[in-house]
Amino acid sequence: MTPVVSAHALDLTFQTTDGAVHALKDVSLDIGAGEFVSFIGPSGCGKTTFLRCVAGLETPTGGTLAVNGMSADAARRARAYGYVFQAAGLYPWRTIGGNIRLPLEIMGFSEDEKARRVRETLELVDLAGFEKKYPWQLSGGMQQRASIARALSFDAGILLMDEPFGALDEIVRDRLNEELLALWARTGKTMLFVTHSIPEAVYLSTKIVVMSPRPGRISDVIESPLPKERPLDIRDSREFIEIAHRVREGLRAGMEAA
Ligand SMILES: Nc1ncnc2c1ncn2[C@@H]1O[C@H](COP(=O)(O)OP(=O)(O)OP(=O)(O)O)[C@@H](O)[C@H]1O
Repeated sequence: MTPVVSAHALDLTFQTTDGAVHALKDVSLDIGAGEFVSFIGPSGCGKTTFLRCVAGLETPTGGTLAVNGMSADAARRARAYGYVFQAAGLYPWRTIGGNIRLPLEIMGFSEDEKARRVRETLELVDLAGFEKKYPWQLSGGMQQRASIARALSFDAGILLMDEPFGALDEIVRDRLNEELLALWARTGKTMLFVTHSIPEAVYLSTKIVVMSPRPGRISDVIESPLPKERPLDIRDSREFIEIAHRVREGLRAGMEAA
């Protein structure tokens, strides 16, 4: 089966006034349909840059990249992905429903279709009944769920998530992690998820990509042996702790090599 994302020897150097920044070096990675892939690594190792390449928002300076079997730019134009950022980024003057409707308006969906999709995605993220509220009337966790609903509303197969829960407290984050796994199981989307948290990466992923900085590259790719069904207390299991340990080792090795 063609991978959803296929990167081969990807390189990206930014030219800045302070000189060249080698943000990605020799990044090769295949991501299959329905995988949940986390990217973890210290600040500046190129996690966001890689996501932006997949999104067709940055142009690599070397290597090849295919998304859904086409160029990242063509995939972007075909609306292959939804993008969720660290800050929920909801428009304060629009209701929650209005925010979710925005991409659907841009894409020219019919009134009925817009209403149906807003209703369905709100249900999917457990926000039914909040359509008419404004972002400020929701907690941080709920705002982030609304932002996920917006990214899901046009039913793209890929969800790119850049530290979506980074700004939330641990209890809220735990709950959203559980909900995200349930949502992933229900929708079968391919997830690319950036995080700084080892437990979050291990809990969520089928594959963990450990990155290291200067230049940004992959130092380890871990295929998770954990079952798809993951109660939160799986974090106390031996397998979980072993994977977390391997991630930590990968991060350390990457820092030492830099
Ligand atoms: N548009 C740009 N122009 C110049 N340099 C850039 C640009 N975007 C990113 N960089 C640099 O590329 C490197 C990788 O940045 P990137 O944001 O991808 O890292 P990151 O791993 O996502 O970091 P963080 O965890 O802090 O978000 C950094 O050194 C950054 O300063």
